[in-house]
Amino acid sequence: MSQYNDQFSAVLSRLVKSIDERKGAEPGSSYTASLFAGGVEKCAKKFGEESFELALAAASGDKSHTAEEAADVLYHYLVLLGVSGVDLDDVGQILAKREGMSGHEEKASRLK
Ligand SMILES: N=c1c2ncn([C@@H]3O[C@H](COP(=O)(O)OP(=O)(O)OP(=O)(O)O)[C@@H](O)[C@H]3O)c2ncn1[C@@H]1O[C@H](COP(=O)(O)O)[C@@H](O)[C@H]1O
Repeated sequence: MSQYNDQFSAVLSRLVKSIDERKGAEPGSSYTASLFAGGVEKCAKKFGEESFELALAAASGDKSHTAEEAADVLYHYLVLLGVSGVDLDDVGQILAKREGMSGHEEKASRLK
C-alpha cells in the first residue's frame, strides 16, 4: 500500500510540474498549453465533460474504463487549478485541516 502511494505521489508530482511548465507555451506544441490558451472557461468546460464521463463510467461498473476516465479527470482538475492560479498545496492544507473531522461535523460547522 505504501509503495502504491509513493508511486502515485511521484507520478502526480511529475504531472503537476509538467502542467506548470506548459503555462505560456505555444498552443500548437502542447495540449495543456492549448487548454491554458482557452482560459478558465475552456478548462472548466473540459473538466466538467471529463467529470461527467467518469460518473457514467463508474455507474456502468466498468473498472478499467473508470480508471481511464479518473486519470483524465485528475489531469483536467490540475489544469483547471493551474489556470485558476490555485496552488495544489493550498488544497492540501484544506484537506489536512479536515483530517479527523467527519463530513457531517464539517457541514454542521459551516451551517452554524
Ligand atoms: N495526463 C495527461 C492527459 N490526460 C488526458 N489528456 C488529454 O486530454 C484530452 C481528453 O479529451 P477528450 O477525451 O475529450 O479528447 P479530445 O476530443 O481529443 O479533446 P478535445 O479536442 O475535445 O479537447 C485528450 O486529448 C488527452 O490526450 C492528457 N494530456 C496530457 N497529459 C499529461 O500532460 C503532459 C503534457 O502534455 P502536452 O501538454 O500535450 O505536452 C503529458 O506528457 C501527460 O503527462
